[in-house]
Amino acid sequence: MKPLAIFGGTFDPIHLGHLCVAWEASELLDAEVLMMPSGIPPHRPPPIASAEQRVAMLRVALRDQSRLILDTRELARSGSSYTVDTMVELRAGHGERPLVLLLGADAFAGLPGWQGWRRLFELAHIGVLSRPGEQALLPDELKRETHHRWVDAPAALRSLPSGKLIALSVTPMEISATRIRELIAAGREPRYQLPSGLFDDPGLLAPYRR
Ligand SMILES: Nc1ncnc2c1ncn2[C@@H]1O[C@H](COP(=O)(O)OP(=O)(O)OP(=O)(O)O)[C@@H](O)[C@H]1O
Ligand SMILES: O=C(O)c1ccc[n+]([C@@H]2O[C@H](COP(=O)([O-])O)[C@@H](O)[C@H]2O)c1
Repeated sequence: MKPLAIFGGTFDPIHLGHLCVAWEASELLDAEVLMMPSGIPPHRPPPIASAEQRVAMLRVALRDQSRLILDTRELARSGSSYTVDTMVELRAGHGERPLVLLLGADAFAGLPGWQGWRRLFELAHIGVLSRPGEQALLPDELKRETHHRWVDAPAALRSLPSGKLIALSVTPMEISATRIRELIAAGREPRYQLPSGLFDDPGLLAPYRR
């Protein structure tokens, strides 16, 4: 069965790194990807842009294609946007369909700090997207939980709803939202790190200007 992939993020703002790796994951897995902005992201300061502003940027970024789909369910929930709650909800709505939670390599290394992280493997597969930068060492408890789960080929995810782990080798994109926010606050215009449509409406990047 064709999997459904989920790519969550603060998306403060959505950038070409997110879009490029989500698109390539969609091709590698032959799956649509739900692009899911978190309402109140756990374990980090609140986003600079409001939920409405981040959604407005995502809508512009996701125009003209149909494989990456905006999903705003986490914005409708109160409290921290725990991924495990989202995956329980998605699992309930998708029967035995394979679900693949996409995480950048940095996010994957931090998985043991997440709410109910071991349960995620009962609910979905995990696809780890390569990301340039210093490679964080995987904590021992993550290695213990995952060493038997790795598979090499996307086809191996199709016959099971959850429980496997795959490394998705995507084009290295050395772009981060933190750096983009810094550049905009310094009066710069990081054109080729962001979807060009974000520059068409001066209001979209206004939250980051000083
Ligand atoms: N350039 C990239 N390559 C691969 N994965 C990425 C890249 N940028 C972000 N990600 C992944 O996208 C998800 C959402 O990331 P997030 O919205 O926090 O972006 P970010 O650029 O890391 O932002 P910030 O700098 O604000 O932390 C995470 O799983 C993260 O690892
Ligand atoms: O569920 C958790 O405990 C949890 C802890 C940290 C991050 N997440 C999710 O991981 C995704 C990427 O997070 P971030 O902070 O890198 O944007 C986003 O969807 C967050 O909601 C989830």
